[in-house]
Amino acid sequence: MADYQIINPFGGDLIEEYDFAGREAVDCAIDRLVEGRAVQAAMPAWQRSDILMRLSGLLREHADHLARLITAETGKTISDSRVEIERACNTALASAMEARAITGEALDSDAYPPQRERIGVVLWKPLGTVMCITPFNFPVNIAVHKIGPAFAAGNTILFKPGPQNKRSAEFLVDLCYRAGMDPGVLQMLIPDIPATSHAVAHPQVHAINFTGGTAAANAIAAAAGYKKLLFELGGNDPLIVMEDGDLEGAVHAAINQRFATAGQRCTAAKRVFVQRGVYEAFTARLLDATTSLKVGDPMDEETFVGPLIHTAAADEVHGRIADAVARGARVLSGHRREGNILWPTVIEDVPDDAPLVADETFGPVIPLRPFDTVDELVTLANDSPFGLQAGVFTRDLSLARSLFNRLDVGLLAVNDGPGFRAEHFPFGGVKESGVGREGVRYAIREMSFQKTLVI
Ligand SMILES: NC(=O)C1=CN([C@@H]2O[C@H](COP(=O)(O)OP(=O)(O)OC[C@H]3O[C@@H](n4cnc5c(N)ncnc54)[C@H](O)[C@@H]3O)[C@@H](O)[C@H]2O)C=CC1
Ligand SMILES: O=C(O)CS(=O)(=O)O
Repeated sequence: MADYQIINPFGGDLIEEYDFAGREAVDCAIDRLVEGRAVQAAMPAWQRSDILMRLSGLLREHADHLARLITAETGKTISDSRVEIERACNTALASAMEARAITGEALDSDAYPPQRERIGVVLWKPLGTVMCITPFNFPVNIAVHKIGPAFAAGNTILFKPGPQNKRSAEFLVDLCYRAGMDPGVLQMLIPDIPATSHAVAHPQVHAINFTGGTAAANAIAAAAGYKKLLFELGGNDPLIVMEDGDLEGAVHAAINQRFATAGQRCTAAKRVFVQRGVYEAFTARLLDATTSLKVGDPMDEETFVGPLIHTAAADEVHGRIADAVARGARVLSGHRREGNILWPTVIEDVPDDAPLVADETFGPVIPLRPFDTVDELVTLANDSPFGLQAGVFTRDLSLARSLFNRLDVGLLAVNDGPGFRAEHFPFGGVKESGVGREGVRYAIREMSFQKTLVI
């Protein structure tokens, strides 16, 4: 039996089975990437930019095929997969634009005595070889968020997709080659865990650009030792509805940022805090919107909620809802399962220490939590090991600024949900949500170092 079987999460059919790459394959790929540094060193920025621009065009040209690959391997609805590819086109375009704009700075030494009539010219230079490790949930756009900036910065890239995503990853890499990336500059492998750790620890790998969960991040950090780590990890992101907030907008954000992608986003609205004065009105509107969502076949253009990635994931989320109910919570809608499909669920009275809300729950479930005062809200929202993004619906800008200062997150979206994402905005969290920032310009800097010439 092969090492890994790609199973369609909806139909359960076998898509492909394959053996993981071993240490020898890892060493061979890294040797090619060491040689490929000469290709990058000889390539001017405008050529890298043109290649990334061509990649954006090729992603758009093959959007339908890529979307279908994503849906078949992850169960993400075809409409969500199409949105992902549109975003990936923009991520590649932003990488192309930024590739031409990697500017440094010039410094004059006369800022402090003794004057020395010297000028410092500070430039950004590539780290060398970057290993990019990606999760299952946005297999193309998150990969382009790593490959694009790493390439723009002048690095060579070892790309390690999730084992589920072999086909979409292979197609993406083929588009990168067709756009003009040299195989000595980009190599893709899916090693087993020991061989992955071998790659992470390899002295010719200068940085690990990882998106995924805490457990994997801890293993990578242990194996990597002394090298640059860029970690985009989990979240338990709050969506906050104030009494003066736009309830329709808040419902729209809750639906689209918790039930879309079957809730499998690190920035999903995993906890919904509603000020008591509008709790009933908001809940009524949310339930109306939830019960009208189409659930089922992810290949159906009308489906809004498809299956989770695999049976274990569905077991975990379904089990956490049952646990919350056993602790006294009340299901207002959903809590129904067929195979890997969980119906969108709205639940209230969940104890604050229940795993459903205390841990990151990767599924289509909205736990509602009323609150009275802002101080109570801040305490509740910050009571998490994670700190990725937050969203607040309010018309009070002074309150928004206060929450921006008091919430332990990397981004606060006002009159939007925590799932707000713009490809060129800085992205990343605090606490256990990660280290460093993605977002194209910021990722370029994370995968570069500043080199100073004094003349
Ligand atoms: N902050 C962000 O941008 C995002 C964070 N995530 C987080 O990722 C998790 C869900 O995605 P999954 O793919 O299930 O995450 P995961 O952590 O299981 O896997 C992510 C990647 O790491 C690899 N991996 C797993 N164990 C490893 C190890 N010991 N050493 C090296 N690589 C290893 C996997 O093969 C995969 O390529 C959730 O925790 C979610 O919050 C997911 C998407 C975006
Ligand atoms: O929207 C995205 O960029 C994916 S995630 O929200 O970071 O999981």
